[in-house]
Amino acid sequence: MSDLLTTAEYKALAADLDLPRTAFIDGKYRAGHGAAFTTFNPATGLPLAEISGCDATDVDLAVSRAREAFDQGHWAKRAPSQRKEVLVRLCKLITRNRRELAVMESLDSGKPILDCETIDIPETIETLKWHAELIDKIYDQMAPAQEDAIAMILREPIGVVAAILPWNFPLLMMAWKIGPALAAGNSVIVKPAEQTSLTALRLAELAAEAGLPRGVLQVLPGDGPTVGAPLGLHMDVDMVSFTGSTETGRHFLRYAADSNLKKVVLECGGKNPCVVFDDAENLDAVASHVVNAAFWNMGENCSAASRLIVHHAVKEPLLERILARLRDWKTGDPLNPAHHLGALIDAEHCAKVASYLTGTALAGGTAEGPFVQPTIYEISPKDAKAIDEIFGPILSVLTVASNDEAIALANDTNYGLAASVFTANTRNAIRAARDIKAGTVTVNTYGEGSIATPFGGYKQSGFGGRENGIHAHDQFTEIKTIWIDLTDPADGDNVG
Ligand SMILES: NC(=O)C1=CN([C@@H]2O[C@H](COP(=O)(O)OP(=O)(O)OC[C@H]3O[C@@H](n4cnc5c(N)ncnc54)[C@H](O)[C@@H]3O)[C@@H](O)[C@H]2O)C=CC1
Ligand code: BAL
Repeated sequence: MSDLLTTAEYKALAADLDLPRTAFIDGKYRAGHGAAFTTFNPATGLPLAEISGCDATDVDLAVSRAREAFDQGHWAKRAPSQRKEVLVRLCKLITRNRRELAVMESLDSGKPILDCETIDIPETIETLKWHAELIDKIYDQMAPAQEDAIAMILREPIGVVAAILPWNFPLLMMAWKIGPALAAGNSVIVKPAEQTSLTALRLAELAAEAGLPRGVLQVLPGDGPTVGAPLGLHMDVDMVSFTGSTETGRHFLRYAADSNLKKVVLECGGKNPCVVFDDAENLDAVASHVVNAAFWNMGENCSAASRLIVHHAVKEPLLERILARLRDWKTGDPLNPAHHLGALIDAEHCAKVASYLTGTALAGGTAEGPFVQPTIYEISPKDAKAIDEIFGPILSVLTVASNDEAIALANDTNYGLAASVFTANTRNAIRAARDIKAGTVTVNTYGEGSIATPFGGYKQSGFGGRENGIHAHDQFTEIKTIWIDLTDPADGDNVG
């Protein structure tokens, strides 16, 4: 985006923000029954707002309002084109308020304003718009059947959906979930991560302004055990869509087993590889992709490529270029649009990331408060840095002697979310893309695909479905078969 402001202008906007402080239930802001909690600015450590937290009472209220809204059909049974209209209006409102949302997101999460302005907010709008535009263009199906029957296969909204959000892309992950869920006609209850409730609350308010009926989108701030668990265990929640750690994802599977067998879709962690073969071309471009893959969003990204698996033939020239490229990636005040890295989310997470800053770094290796320099280590595959999901700006370089060894190492992990392969040889590229066990494999680039491509993980990176694209629509709908007998009663019954 060419119209970025100056740091001083962003700070002036930040000082003027009107921050939401209560839950959004049944079409309006209202205080929750849980303990109030403080949301902090990760960059300064100072309180941003005191938020009235929710508890199981609020979960019960929100679920009953969501169910009522669903059953009344003011949203679920509206023509798809009418749902589209409301969601497109919401996109316009987000666009109108994009700067406020970008600053709020940066303040609450520590993300660089540069990313909020150029990635998070535009992609939030794109996601909501894509699903809005999809919903009046998809068709149900007919199955092959004998001449005297018609077999219809319909998609129906699931009902009441709980969306459990992480703190690393608060607004964008909300859009990944509510976009397809609302477009399909569901009622959605969002539980933002306790570190980052602000933009989710504001988005719910904008959705009401756009014309979304009461109870169709509600937001319950609070922590995992107090709000997430009652949602996961609720007998009248039909589905949970979760993004976060694999450990917490397991809880949601248990909650479902212990309650109503609600559908659970999990998007969890990753320890993603960038694999560079000996025939990779244009090492300047490769270096640029590797830096972006490892350090975008401070590495607080489930698809961050935290393992560079490189053939020894190209290692030295590639590392030289990576280190040179890294000089442009400045760390510091998230509201300074020249900074590519902002602050890590909170003190607990900083301590976890800092505990991996050991040994001799090729770059970085230091942390100052919440600001961790982009760091590179050359290590062995057995080092914890090469195994654990650190979720910070730390890249492990692993050297291999063959392309086969590179693929074996890429797969030597419990995770399987994303991977990138760099090679000039088409056959090698396709073989590698097939052999790597990951939900998304990019060739000669790094990325998560687009809004049109499914995103999710193999192994312990995911469970139950995919986000984005038409596959996200599948996630939030049930399949129904309707079988209609067409035999003429005059010809006798059709039994047997
Ligand atoms: N895949 C991803 O995008 C993310 C991965 N992570 C990973 O998880 C690690 C820990 O971060 P956390 O914030 O603790 O993630 P988390 O997985 O604990 O939190 C994600 C969401 O689950 C909720 N939650 C937590 N415990 C819960 C419980 N017992 N019952 C119900 N809901 C619960 C949280 O309130 C939050 O809304 C990070 O260091 C990173 O490795 C964290 C955030 C996003
Ligand atoms: N990068 C989008 C998904 C996530 O980090 O949770």
